[in-house]
Amino acid sequence: MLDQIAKLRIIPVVAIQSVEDAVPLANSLSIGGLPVAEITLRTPAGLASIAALASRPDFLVGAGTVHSVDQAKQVADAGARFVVSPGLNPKTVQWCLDKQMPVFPGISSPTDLEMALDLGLKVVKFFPAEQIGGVKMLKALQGPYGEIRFIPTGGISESNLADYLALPSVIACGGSWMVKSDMINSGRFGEIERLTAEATRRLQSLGS
Ligand SMILES: O=C[C@H](O)COP(=O)(O)O
Ligand SMILES: CC(=O)C(=O)O
Repeated sequence: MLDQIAKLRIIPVVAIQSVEDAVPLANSLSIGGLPVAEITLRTPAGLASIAALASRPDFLVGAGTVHSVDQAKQVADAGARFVVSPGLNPKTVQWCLDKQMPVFPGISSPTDLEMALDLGLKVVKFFPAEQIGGVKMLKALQGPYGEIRFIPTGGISESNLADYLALPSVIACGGSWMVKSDMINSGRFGEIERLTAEATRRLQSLGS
C-alpha cells in the first residue's frame, strides 16, 4: 500500500457531497492517471463514498479527517485501505496499528514527531504544509528526524509540487487542486480529469 502511494506521488484529497458522484469522480481520477483518493469525513457522504469505491481493485481509496477510534472503525468497515487525520490522535493511531491499517496522522511540529516516533510510525502527514513552513520546515526536520517520511498536504498545487517532491523525505503530496468541491458538486468531471492528467504530466516531467 505504501509502495503504491510512493509510486503515485499525489493523493487527491476529496470532500464529496453526494455518494452518486463517487464513481464518476474515481473514473475521472483514474483516467487522468491518479487512481487514488483520500475521501474525507468532512461531509456526510464521505463514508458511503468510501464504501462505494472500496471493492474496485483498480482504485486505492483511503479515508481522511478521521478524528476518533469510532470513525477509524467505520472507515475500516467501509473498506478504506488507509486512514489519514489532520492531527495526531494517539488512540486512533494505536487502534489502526493494532488492526494493521496503514495510518498517516498529521504532524506540525517536532513535539508531534516525537509522539509519532513513540508510536512507531515511519510515515506521517505534514499538515497544513504551506502554512507551517512548507519546504523550509521539512528541510529543517530532516536533520533530527532523518528516518521519518512525510506526505505534505495543505496549499500544494502544480506550482510548488516539484519543490516538495524533490525532498528525499517526501514520499507523496496530498492536495485538492484537481478535485475542488465545486467541481464535484457541479459535475465537472471532465475538468477533474483534465487537471488530474496535467498533474500526471507534471509528475512525468519530474521523472517521478
Ligand atoms: O484541508 C485541506 C485539504 O486537506 C487539502 O489541502 P488543499 O485544499 O490546500 O490542497
Ligand atoms: C487535512 C487532513 O489531513 C484530513 O482532513 O485528514
